[in-house]
Amino acid sequence: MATVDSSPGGVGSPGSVFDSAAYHRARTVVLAVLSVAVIGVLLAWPAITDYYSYNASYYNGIVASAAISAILTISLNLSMGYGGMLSMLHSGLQLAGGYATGYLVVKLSGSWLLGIAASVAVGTVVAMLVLLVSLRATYLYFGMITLAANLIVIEVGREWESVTGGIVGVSGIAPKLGDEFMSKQAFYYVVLACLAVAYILQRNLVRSGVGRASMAVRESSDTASAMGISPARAKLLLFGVCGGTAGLSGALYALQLGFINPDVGLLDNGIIFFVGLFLGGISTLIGPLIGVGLIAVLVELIKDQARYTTLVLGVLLLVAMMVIPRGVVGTWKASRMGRDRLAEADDETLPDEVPDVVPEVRDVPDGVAALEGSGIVKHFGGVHALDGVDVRIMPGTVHGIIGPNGSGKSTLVSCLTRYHQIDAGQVRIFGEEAPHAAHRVAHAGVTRVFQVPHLFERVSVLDNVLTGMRTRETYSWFGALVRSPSYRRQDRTEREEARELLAFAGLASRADWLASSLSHGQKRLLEVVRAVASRPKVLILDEPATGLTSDELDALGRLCRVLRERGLAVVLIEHNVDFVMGLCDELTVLESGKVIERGTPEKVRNSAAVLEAYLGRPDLVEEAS
Ligand SMILES: Nc1ncnc2c1ncn2[C@@H]1O[C@H](COP(=O)(O)OP(=O)(O)OP(=O)(O)O)[C@@H](O)[C@H]1O
Repeated sequence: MATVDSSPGGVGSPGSVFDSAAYHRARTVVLAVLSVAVIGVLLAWPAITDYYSYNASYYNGIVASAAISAILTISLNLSMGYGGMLSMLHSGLQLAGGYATGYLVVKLSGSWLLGIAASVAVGTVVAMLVLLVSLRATYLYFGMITLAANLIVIEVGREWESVTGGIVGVSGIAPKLGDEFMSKQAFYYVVLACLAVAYILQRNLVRSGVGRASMAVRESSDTASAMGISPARAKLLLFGVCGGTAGLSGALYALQLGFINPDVGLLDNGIIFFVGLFLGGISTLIGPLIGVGLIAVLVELIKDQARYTTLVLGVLLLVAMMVIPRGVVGTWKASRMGRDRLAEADDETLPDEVPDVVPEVRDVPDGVAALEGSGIVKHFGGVHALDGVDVRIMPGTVHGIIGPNGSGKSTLVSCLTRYHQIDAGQVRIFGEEAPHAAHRVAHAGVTRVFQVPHLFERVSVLDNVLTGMRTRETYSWFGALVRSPSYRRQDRTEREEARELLAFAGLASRADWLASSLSHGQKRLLEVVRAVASRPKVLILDEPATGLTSDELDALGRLCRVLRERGLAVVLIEHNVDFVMGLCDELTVLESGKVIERGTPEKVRNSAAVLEAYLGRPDLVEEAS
């Protein structure tokens, strides 16, 4: 049995400075007690205010307003925090949702429930339309497009008088139960129920493969594509959910105040949600609720000096950004990670048994290449990066692609996996023409690990591996939202498999860490594990050995051998000649975009053309001779 020092930076374990299990238990109990207490107070709030105050409906209204704001902030969190999409459209989406309810309840005399459904639908459609026209926009440009869309929604509200009531807006939007108007108290519970639904949907989405796909796209569209995730689809879905949630908050806003007018959509009114999100903690589940809650308390405390509210909120945001840039919850989570790291930095023993989770490729037609490129030409302006390259990679082999710097190795891989459009030539996967989009190539069984580490740094090690399983997930986005039985079954199996894979690579005790906290070598290994998790038939590793310690190199070599035994084709682009020669069955050698040699390591070692190409790299010449 081999061991791998899995402490960060390869430093030995500092040992446990406190009882980690007891700490975890205590933390769970404290959080559970706190949650129950908060939920209890919220449920009993109308009774409490009724008992202690003559102005109960005012205090109920404050909490209901905060809950409506929290729903909108959850939507903003999904888009900006988990999706990495800067949305300036949220107050516009709230306005659109409010109009839908206003129109249905007042003009069509429909029920408030129908109004809410219409608002969710309108918010979803508007958000999806905006996303469709901005699919290729990067972060800032996306922000500008959503800003423009927000202005358009407001303007449509002002001009489309027959539906929106123009500048005056729609008033008299009151929820009814039967023939009676709903009491403020009953409406309070409706809002609370909606907040619970929004929170649970957010949590379910973020913890599912659907949410992981969005977070993967946030971190890197290229890597997400290598996992078989369509960036366009992932963004569309997430922004659609954001739109629906914002529409819901618009409906509740209109029902609570009884009116809706274009001012609701003004960006000034939307700023408070940004403050709440950053104060509570962006990309955290509970952050939006904490942030909005803190603001509600603050606004109430300074209500006698209401004219300073904007100033106070501005200063609060500034101070929060300087002192706790991750927000209250983000800062707490970061400190928690630090404690976990201290407690769990152990050397790991690699299991001898190969887990069943490591995929096996069966029923492969004899003599057909797993991945084949013929006559591949790729020019970048005047640079002939590839000039008629042929490469055949057979299943059940490790195939090395070597060559001096700039010889075209990474370009070849990008052409084979459709990250680059080729100028001429053909790419086939098991004899069939390769699909033309990178994520479809991954679906066809070819995945890659990039030369520069492309981990999803802001999520856990385990979540990285789970993201690699996206192509295998068969549950729908709706199944994920409501945690259907089939979703839960798959989720459980995936988590077990992911932990087994991590154990096989010596990373089991790091499963719950943020990926960013791993050492360089561990990150490289994790990338390979994540790629293996997608059960590929062809795995392409671009310089995976760079910066690995000898133990980590052994772990990587072991993994490659196991994959070969299980019938996969492993493609290795490497400068570490010892590693390549010891592992590969076959090699293709590139020089200036052309193949100068191919064959067994023995043949390549003795090739005059290879020796010639490597002149100027005496270390490699010596190795090859
Ligand atoms: N996106 C690009 N735009 C312009 N030129 C490029 C681009 N990508 C690669 N090239 C050029 O194509 C040639 C081959 O580059 P490539 O990165 O494929 O080589 P490599 O063999 O992988 O090198 P290394 O071992 O240093 O990673 C180089 O001359 C490089 O400058």
